[in-house]
Amino acid sequence: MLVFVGAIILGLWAWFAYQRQQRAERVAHLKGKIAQRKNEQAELLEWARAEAEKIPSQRRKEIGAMDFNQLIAALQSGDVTSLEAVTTYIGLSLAAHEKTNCVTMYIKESVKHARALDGRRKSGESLPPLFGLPVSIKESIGVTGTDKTWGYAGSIHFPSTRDAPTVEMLKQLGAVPFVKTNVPLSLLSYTCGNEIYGWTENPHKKGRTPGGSTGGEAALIAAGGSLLGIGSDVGGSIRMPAHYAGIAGVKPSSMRLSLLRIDDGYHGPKRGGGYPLIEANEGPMAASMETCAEILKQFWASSLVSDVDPYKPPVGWNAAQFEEGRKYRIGYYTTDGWFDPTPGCVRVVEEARHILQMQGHTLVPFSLPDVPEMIRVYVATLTVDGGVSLMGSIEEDLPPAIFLSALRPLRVPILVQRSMAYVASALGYWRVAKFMRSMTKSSVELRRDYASIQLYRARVVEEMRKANIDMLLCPAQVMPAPPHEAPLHLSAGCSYTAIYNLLDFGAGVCRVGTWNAQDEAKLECYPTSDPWYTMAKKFSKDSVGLPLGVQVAAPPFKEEAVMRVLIDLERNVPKA
Ligand SMILES: CCCCCCCC/C=C\CCCCCCCC(=O)NCC(=O)O
Repeated sequence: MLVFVGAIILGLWAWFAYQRQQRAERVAHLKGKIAQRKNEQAELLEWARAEAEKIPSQRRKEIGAMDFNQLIAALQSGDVTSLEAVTTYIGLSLAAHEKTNCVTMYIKESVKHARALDGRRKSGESLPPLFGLPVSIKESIGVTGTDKTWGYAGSIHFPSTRDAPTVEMLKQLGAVPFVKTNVPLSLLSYTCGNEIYGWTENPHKKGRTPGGSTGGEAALIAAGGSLLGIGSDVGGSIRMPAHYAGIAGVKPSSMRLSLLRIDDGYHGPKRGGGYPLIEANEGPMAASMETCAEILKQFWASSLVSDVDPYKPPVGWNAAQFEEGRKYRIGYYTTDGWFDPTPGCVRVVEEARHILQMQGHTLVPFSLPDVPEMIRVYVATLTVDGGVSLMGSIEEDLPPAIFLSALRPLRVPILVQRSMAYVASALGYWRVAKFMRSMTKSSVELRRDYASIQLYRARVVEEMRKANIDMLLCPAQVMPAPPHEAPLHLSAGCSYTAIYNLLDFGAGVCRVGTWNAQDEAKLECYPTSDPWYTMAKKFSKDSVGLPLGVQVAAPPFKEEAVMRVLIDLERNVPKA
């Protein structure tokens, strides 16, 4: 018996020693890949600096001073060549990167691409509508020849062999992808950092996140390094960064714009997406909602979307919905009953309501039903397998320590989490308890939750129809741009955007104002009834001057109406 026990102990010791050895070798391998990538990035930054200097700085200043419409017109007329535009934005993005650490890699091919476009002009060809426009792309989106690591060191040096559908469409429209931008590890967070490329700063305040997961894009655009970016969104990754960085962003419903996760890199089914029913999809980000609308108008002006992704219905641009002067009935709310926003985030919704009423729209109070339960369902169906794949992908890589601590609760056995939920409830932490009941432990539960999403979608659109409401106005987030670590403690703070991923509504965010001294003072009365509110209060302090956005959302195929309302709003708010 003793020999048997000894053999077991020895076997276990050998197994753990082997595991430790394997992990040490993997860590060394990943650290080597990161070091190699950092060198490659440094070389590309030097390349960018040299490229930018090929255009006289005065000429770059002239081109950089043009807004989106002016640059498009100058490119069409030939006053600006594609090469000049791309080179100018290589320079401007470099300056933005030095301020915010927002760029992951430059796309060297963009210079050759711009030259080829200029050659087409000389040949007298007719020019596509976005001829020569430099565009920035979120790192996780496929651009031929570039990595899409999602912040995973294990995914370095698996370059895409083809463009993602939205990139393909941009190129067909004449645009030139020239740079890729930073993301948080795994994309499932609204901060913006990883061990490969580091942490991206909010250009409005160092030490604050630009949001995520399309945070690099938001920082780059807000810092003037790009006129147009493409991001992706499954819980608010276009809209929360737009709010934090004071820019505009649109997440169309998943049926209008593609996100064929092309698994030609490391990811494959192991990592890429896999959130059925709650589809991630791509969308535009820019300094203004008008630019976002112009891009989607070009995407939807023909059958381009369904040509590049047959799974998308051929739904064209709806000019009537977008018509200037069109008035809508808009439901509004300032709390979703799950996470009360901090004062400034409430105030800008009230201000937006007033502005839109002055514009002739009808604003009526509206409450989204049952948000707390639907956020539990959202988390359950987003993580799908109880968080096993998410945890496995992160733990086998080289995550920043704070990501591991954020994931630690998911390591607790689900039955233990659910038992602890009773304790959390008894302490009055009903929201924490709800989260503790979110991880799925079986396909039986998952089916039930998928069914509840379908029933919820029908219920919400029915209630909107009964109230004769076209769309909804609400906060974009619960706080202004917080410190980098905040989102990893407050995943629950994504409820204002995530609910519209669950509903698969089209939704957009534009900047309405900034956090002011009154908001700071009112923060004293913000609740501290559970750890999440206490943290949201702490993370929102000292935010005077930070941008604040609002969100507008509507059922699928009404994205044009959403953008019309957001443009009516954007045109009537005080400029930053
Ligand atoms: C990575 C560690 C975080 C812990 C995750 C806990 C379980 C996740 C539950 C809710 C988090 C939802 C956050 C959503 C943020 C935005 C995600 C997004 O839109 N990503 C874009 C994309 O995937 O393309």
